[in-house]
Amino acid sequence: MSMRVAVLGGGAWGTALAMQMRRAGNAVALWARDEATVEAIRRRENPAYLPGIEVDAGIEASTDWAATLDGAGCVLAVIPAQSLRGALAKVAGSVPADVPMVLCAKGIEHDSGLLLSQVAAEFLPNNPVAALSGPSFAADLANGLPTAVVIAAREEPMAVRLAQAFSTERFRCYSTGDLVGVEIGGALKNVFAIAAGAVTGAGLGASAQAAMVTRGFVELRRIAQAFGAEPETVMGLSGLGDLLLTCSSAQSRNFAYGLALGRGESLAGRPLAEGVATAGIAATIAGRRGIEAPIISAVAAILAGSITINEAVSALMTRPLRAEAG
Ligand SMILES: NC(=O)C1=CN([C@@H]2O[C@H](COP(=O)(O)OP(=O)(O)OC[C@H]3O[C@@H](n4cnc5c(N)ncnc54)[C@H](O)[C@@H]3O)[C@@H](O)[C@H]2O)C=CC1
Ligand SMILES: O=C(CO)COP(=O)(O)O
Repeated sequence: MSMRVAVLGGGAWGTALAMQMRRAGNAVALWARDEATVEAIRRRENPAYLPGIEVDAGIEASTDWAATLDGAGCVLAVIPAQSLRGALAKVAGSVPADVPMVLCAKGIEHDSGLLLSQVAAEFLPNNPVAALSGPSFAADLANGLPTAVVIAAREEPMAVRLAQAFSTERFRCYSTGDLVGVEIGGALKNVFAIAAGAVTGAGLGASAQAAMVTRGFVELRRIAQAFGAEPETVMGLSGLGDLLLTCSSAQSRNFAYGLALGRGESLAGRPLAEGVATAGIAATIAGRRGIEAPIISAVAAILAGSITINEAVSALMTRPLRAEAG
């Protein structure tokens, strides 16, 4: 089944996904807010976000969102989590009725604590909402390296249809009905990737890093469970899978942010690291719901400047001893 796919966002992930949508045989229109990105994509490059990568032919790039959305069979929202609300407020009136909105950003809205599907539902109450997430660096996808993701929609047959429409032999899409589980996995892994980078940057060693990621996964599981997510989702591509990827590679912007933090380097002007905005609100959500999440709280406190990495490590290591399970 091929269709016209509208991609909102001309950054690294929006461009890579637009390329993939073409490779899967779909017609693709991409909206970017700035003319420079549109012109670059027309020249088949995106040096600001995907340097050195040739963009596939046939992507119709424009700064006119109404033209991009006209006749779309589905829309991919690939705008950073904290900017999604502002973008949807502008474009929602042009999104065709009943067309699925596939959320591709990874984060929790900082000011409201809402998942991105809840933000989308405010603007598009009559459009089905889906989420695409999993271990997949934009440059890997754009370079044609094999990647696997999961597509979630409450109406599972919709997720199955989207997975069929987006997949190729180099991009394998699984499907699930567990929208919340997929969203939480994608959002929280960024917080742990910052922590993993900080542990590495501060020279705390590989053992500490493995312990931190494992205990971080426990926190992810607790929060996901409190939101009603299925355990299998947390064990899947958007939970464990993305945690493994981004907690172990400096190619991750969140890991690289943590690395700079741990080394005491300047954090100004760095690329997007979604975990920075998500850490604080995730800590607040955990606190409100009475969920034990000491690593998330430590990351939030370090980012807020209220404790140092060494203080956070001491506090984590001297918590009362407890059974591992639970
Ligand atoms: N880059 C990657 O490897 C992956 C990124 N993601 C997720 O995709 C989302 C987007 O990330 P990237 O594309 O990598 O970021 P990016 O920093 O490369 O690009 C962000 C794009 O969004 C645009 N933008 C920002 N605010 C906007 C607004 N208010 N209205 C319209 N456009 C706006 C920027 O101009 C830019 O084109 C993030 O949530 C990220 O976690 C998910 C998987 C992989
Ligand atoms: O989500 C990603 C890979 O799955 C990209 O991670 P970063 O945003 O940390 O680069």
